[in-house]
Amino acid sequence: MGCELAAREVSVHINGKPILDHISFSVKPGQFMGIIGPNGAGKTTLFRVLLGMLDPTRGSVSFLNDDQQPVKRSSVIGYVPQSRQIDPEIPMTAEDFISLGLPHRYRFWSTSKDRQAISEALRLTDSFRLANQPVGKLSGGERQRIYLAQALVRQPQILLLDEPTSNLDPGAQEQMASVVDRICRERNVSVLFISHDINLIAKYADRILYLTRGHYAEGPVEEVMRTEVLSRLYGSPVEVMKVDSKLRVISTGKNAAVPICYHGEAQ
Ligand SMILES: Nc1ncnc2c1ncn2[C@@H]1O[C@H](COP(=O)(O)OP(=O)(O)OP(=O)(O)O)[C@@H](O)[C@H]1O
Repeated sequence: MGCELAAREVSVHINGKPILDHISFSVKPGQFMGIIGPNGAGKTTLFRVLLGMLDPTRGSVSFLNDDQQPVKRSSVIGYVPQSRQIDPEIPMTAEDFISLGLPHRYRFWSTSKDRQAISEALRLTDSFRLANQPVGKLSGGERQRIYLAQALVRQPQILLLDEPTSNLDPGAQEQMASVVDRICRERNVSVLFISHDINLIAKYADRILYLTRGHYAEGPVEEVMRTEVLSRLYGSPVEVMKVDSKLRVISTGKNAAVPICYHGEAQ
């Protein structure tokens, strides 16, 4: 069982300004789509459309089951928002925090199904040892795994993650991405993962959606991450290079001094 997400010709204008321009792509069950692009490219805006928080100016988004029949968005999506702090003094364990993701309150009428869902979310995120710890005292990487677990208790078939690795050290970034990758493959979940780190994305994603100024390129990593494709997308000369087996995208035009995306290391 899985769910396909299909976006067709999605455009968004905010205050008359085009933010997304005729974007079409699909993510099939068990596929990992990396979404990348510079600040202000429209990545979060795209997520707001997919989540139903923002109506596209044009185009549509559909969620299709294995028989290609439309299903209700709210029954299939899990969402991990951009990293947020949690009050260090909040009197709540990580497990309580995860239970907030259930469709109803957990404490007073928890069923064995609820407990099973929480236990499975803890397992999938390698978080059993965190379950009874105060959630506000967790490290950034541990907190992100608990946010992911909270999204997983509803057993989503589509998982949207908005920069889940920002502010994490390279080891924690790698761990987060590999946990998401395992969920994607093991549970046949369709994953959309926003990141600024092209090399993290290149390692795990089957496909990339590269956004800039509302325009996009979409396809397998090796097809999108090419000099001709990105130069066309940016509308100026850009070079895609591999240095020590790491991808780097360098602007070689007039704005050569401006970094155009991150590579998992200081610019
Ligand atoms: N509610 C809004 N009102 C006005 N402008 C908006 C609104 N939401 C988004 N925008 C504009 O849309 C553009 C895209 O923003 P968005 O947050 O989607 O970019 P992003 O790719 O997620 O950026 P970042 O990598 O910095 O998170 C930006 O120029 C932003 O200022």
